[in-house]
Amino acid sequence: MSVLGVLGGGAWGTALAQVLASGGHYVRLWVREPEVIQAINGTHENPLFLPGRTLSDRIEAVGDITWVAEAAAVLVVTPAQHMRSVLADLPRHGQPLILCSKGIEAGSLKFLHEVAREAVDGSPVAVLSGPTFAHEVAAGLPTAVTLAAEDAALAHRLAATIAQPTLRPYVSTDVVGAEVGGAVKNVLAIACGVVEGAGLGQNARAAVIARGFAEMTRFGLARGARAETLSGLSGLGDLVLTCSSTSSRNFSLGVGLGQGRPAEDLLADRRTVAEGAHTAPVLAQAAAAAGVDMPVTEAVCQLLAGADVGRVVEALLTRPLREEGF
Ligand SMILES: NC(=O)C1=CN([C@@H]2O[C@H](COP(=O)(O)OP(=O)(O)OC[C@H]3O[C@@H](n4cnc5c(N)ncnc54)[C@H](O)[C@@H]3O)[C@@H](O)[C@H]2O)C=CC1
Ligand SMILES: O=C(CO)COP(=O)(O)O
Repeated sequence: MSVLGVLGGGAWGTALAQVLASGGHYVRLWVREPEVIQAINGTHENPLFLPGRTLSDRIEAVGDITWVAEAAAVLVVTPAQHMRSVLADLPRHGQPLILCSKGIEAGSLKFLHEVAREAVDGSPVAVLSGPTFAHEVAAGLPTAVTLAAEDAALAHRLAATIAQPTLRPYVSTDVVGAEVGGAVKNVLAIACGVVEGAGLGQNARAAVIARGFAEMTRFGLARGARAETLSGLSGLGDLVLTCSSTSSRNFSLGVGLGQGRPAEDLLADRRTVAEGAHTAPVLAQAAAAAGVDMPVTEAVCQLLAGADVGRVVEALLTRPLREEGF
């Protein structure tokens, strides 16, 4: 068993630490919040981000990022917009990085594997993504993910390292595809939440999932992703999960928007991250730059900016008719 590093003690970093530690690995978990470090090391719990779960004593929370640098591999689980600044402090040992966050960097419009390569020169980079509610993974419920690295041998090696009886990685070399799915589905989950919050019905939700998948595919193909990745765990799989459950922070945010509550109220004071709110405007810019039409994403941007739900839905439904397909 190895010593593995995890950067980020939110729900997902803690859940990954837990499933890896339950398989026998020793995990050094870098955590920003001193009270969370104290709780994990003192009482084996993370009441702020993953309440109700007793954690393995093979997890050690640390506040000094240099302590995770010499791990056999480092899982990076920060919010997408903070990944670059956190990685800037990670000493370079050539250790493989497994990116587990979902988003696109604002400003640069870069995918997170591009951000990580720039921030940690010389470290091989992989992406782990898929339908993975943190509380279910931490509870040891069966979960399958995509693990993508351009170097197939590295992807297989990392998959063998992280695989557990309840965590089954499927290997891929399509890093862009794995990233596109995770980033785009968060925005579409907000849209599905809006449908729920505004009481638009289950037909409408299915339409948003299907047409949302079409726009995920259009964008992904334009950026070099492979179709089979987009229709796999990290794309369609995660889209279906996140678009159908209030366990999703993005879906829940959408429910509030659909009920007519302003985005700033819904986002104020929350300690947890709804990545889709950050990704939506960035994705819209990236889509425009790639010449890709993403009407559901545009609608989410308008709703986050305070547009009236009824008007946005009407505008979506009355666009010129078109053929079905991507
Ligand atoms: N929660 C889940 O079920 C899953 C989450 N993810 C992704 O994992 C990433 C992390 O999400 P969660 O662990 O759920 O976070 P969370 O919402 O549970 O916690 C917030 C996290 O943000 C960190 N944070 C806040 N301000 C920061 C700053 N200035 N610099 C660095 N870190 C800061 C906190 O320390 C904490 O780790 C996101 O990209 C999310 O989309 C992916 C799969 C599942
Ligand atoms: O990415 C996730 C599940 O795969 C978690 O979704 P939320 O961030 O919307 O809670």
